[in-house]
Amino acid sequence: MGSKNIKLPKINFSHEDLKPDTLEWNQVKSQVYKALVEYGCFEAFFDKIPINLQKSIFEVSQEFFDLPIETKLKNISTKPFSGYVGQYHSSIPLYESMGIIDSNIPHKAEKYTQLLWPQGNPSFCKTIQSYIEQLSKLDQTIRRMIVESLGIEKYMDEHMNSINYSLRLMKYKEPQTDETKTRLHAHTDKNFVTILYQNQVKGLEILTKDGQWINVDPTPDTFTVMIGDSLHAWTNGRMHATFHRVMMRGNEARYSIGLFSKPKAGYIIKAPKELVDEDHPLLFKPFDFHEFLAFGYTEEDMKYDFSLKAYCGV
Ligand SMILES: O=C(O)CCC(=O)C(=O)O
Ligand SMILES: [Fe+2]
Repeated sequence: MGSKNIKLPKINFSHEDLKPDTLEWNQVKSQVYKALVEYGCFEAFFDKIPINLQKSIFEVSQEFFDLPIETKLKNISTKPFSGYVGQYHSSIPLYESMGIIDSNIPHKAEKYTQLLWPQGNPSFCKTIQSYIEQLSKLDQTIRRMIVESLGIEKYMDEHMNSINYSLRLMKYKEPQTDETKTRLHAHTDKNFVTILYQNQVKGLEILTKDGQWINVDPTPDTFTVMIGDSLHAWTNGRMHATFHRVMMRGNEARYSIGLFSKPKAGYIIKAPKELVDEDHPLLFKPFDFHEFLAFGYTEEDMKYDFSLKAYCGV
């Protein structure tokens, strides 16, 4: 298990008026920048998800995973991270996930709901939609702060408009033992920013730059924010992409929910020239996110710890 001594920075996004050009904004911005350079990760205290939504998002998630396997499989897709994925051992699912990609399009959530519950399930659909609507504001605040911190405001609109959201519901089976079991292997995410939310069952660990695994210990009103490969590349390495994994023990299943901002199809990730100079040589050749995602599904990719470097490192 991870080290107990180091704690991730915790940043408060719940000020009443967290608006650009205010003292509050600038203070939070400098904390965000520091945490992302150092850890690529922090805990965000964010009160814009009402308590009933904090609860109902896990209720609908459980409702989905409790469906019979045949129903869940209706929602299978050929696209990476989309639809239902299950990793089974002797027909017991150890890890299951359900991805709704480009989920900022409300129709997608409706389509999936219709497929799973032909008789209708408005609360599933509405809960997913309002969760994305509320939590995407945190993603936007963070990415805005990153662009400002780097002094590259002229790319603000381009960057803010370059993304789509995906939502992924995840369930990790309880190991039913005190022995620690790996449920998700160490990896970096490939997208721009990931925001994770979990039930009371712990298990997420992140790797610090100096090689220590630390436990993430969120509460119902905190979210874990993490930088992925695409933002690491776009900021020419300024923002650290965090390795993380899920380790579990005990008798309770872990549910988590990931909101992922990721580059739109066809968007080429290329570090702004302002971030490239003699002291900061270009680290990655420009690349298409969706081609990089596809590379992640090849055997070639399995050979590398950090596949972005293998894929397009200079
Ligand atoms: O369940 C978690 O907290 C982590 C999930 C994760 O790392 C991922 O989906 O990429
Ligand atoms: Fe991840």
